[in-house]
Amino acid sequence: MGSHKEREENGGAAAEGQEISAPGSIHGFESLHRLLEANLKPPIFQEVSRLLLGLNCGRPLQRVSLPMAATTLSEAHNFDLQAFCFQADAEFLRQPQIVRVGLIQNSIALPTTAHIADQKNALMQKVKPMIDAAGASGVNILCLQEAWMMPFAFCTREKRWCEFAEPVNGESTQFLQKLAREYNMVIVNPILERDVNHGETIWNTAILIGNHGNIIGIHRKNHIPRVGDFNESTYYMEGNTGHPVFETAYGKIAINICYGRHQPLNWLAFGLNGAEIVFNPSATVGELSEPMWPIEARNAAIANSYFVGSINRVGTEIFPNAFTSGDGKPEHSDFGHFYGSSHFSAPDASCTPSLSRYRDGLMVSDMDLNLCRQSSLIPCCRRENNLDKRNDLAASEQLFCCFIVQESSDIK
Ligand SMILES: NC(=O)NCCC(=O)O
Repeated sequence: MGSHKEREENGGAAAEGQEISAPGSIHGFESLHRLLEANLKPPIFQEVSRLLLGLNCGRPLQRVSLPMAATTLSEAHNFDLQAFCFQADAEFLRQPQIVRVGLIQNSIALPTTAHIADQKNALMQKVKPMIDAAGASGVNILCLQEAWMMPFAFCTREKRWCEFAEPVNGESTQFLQKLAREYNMVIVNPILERDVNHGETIWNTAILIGNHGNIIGIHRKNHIPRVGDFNESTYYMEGNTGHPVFETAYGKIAINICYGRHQPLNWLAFGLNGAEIVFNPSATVGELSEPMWPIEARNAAIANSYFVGSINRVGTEIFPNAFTSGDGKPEHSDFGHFYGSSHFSAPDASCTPSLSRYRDGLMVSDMDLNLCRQSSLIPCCRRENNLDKRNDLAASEQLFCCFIVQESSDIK
């Protein structure tokens, strides 16, 4: 099973350890972690993992096992399933605040030439077993990838892909509301939004669905890429929702959509507004961003004392008409390889290994939210040092307050 074609026939899975020439290949391995594990002697791999993934409460991050209902679904539908547990130290005054969080990554389900209604239906059918596995695993908060209900067609600049846009209470929201109620689960639904009440404006939006199927709120992508084939500014503008943090039944969460991860002030604003978990639903390709992918979210988690869930789609999506992006490159019909690699980062600088670079996947992790405050000593000192370098008075005041609170809790 060496070629790209053979891999496609095998549902996107590579035979581990085999040389392959597919775009985005790392020599047949599904992830860097798995490549290292297969090629390094165990004590060396352990030491390399310590450096790459950090330590949680002084020891390697623990894997947890999931119910058979979940593992059976992952085998039947060929999706990567991994589960971990971020712990925090025991405290005298607070109970642990453990939530189980899930991330779903997927490839498209039908060719981009299929009828739009069929593509959407097939996508819902494709992610359903992963949502069921999350439900069977007791996941409390689940996030899907950016614009999960469509191919990432923004490279083409063709108007017709706007037909995938939906109102906030559209098809995908209704589909997920039912599952949210069934599994008592908060679900983040990132889609291309058509704002039917305001001139049919198109936005890149994450809709937050509560565990009773209620719509808690929305957030619209703050920064739009204008790089490579990411011609997204043809379709929608920078969002108008600021940096909201939503109080859910299981914790305070925010969504920093894709390109927003390159802007440290987005991460900071979500932190100042009280986020305990920030999701980064994305669609990005190897050539442009893969070296940055493991760094940015992890850095944000450390600097802002919260957990981050990073999600990227998988596969190569071929479009019917070749396109260019005004950068002198010859015309082409695909965006390149979306490398998956969804993972969690924690405020104590530890992180999970990544999901597959090729296959659909569900990443699950328990996280004790007490770790946010426990990890915040160092960032607060850093923030205090930065105060006089800032012009942003409001931010400075909040940072100063943060420092004061930390100071007084030290005295206790
Ligand atoms: N969807 C999106 O914003 N992609 C931008 C590419 C990147 O940030 O890596």
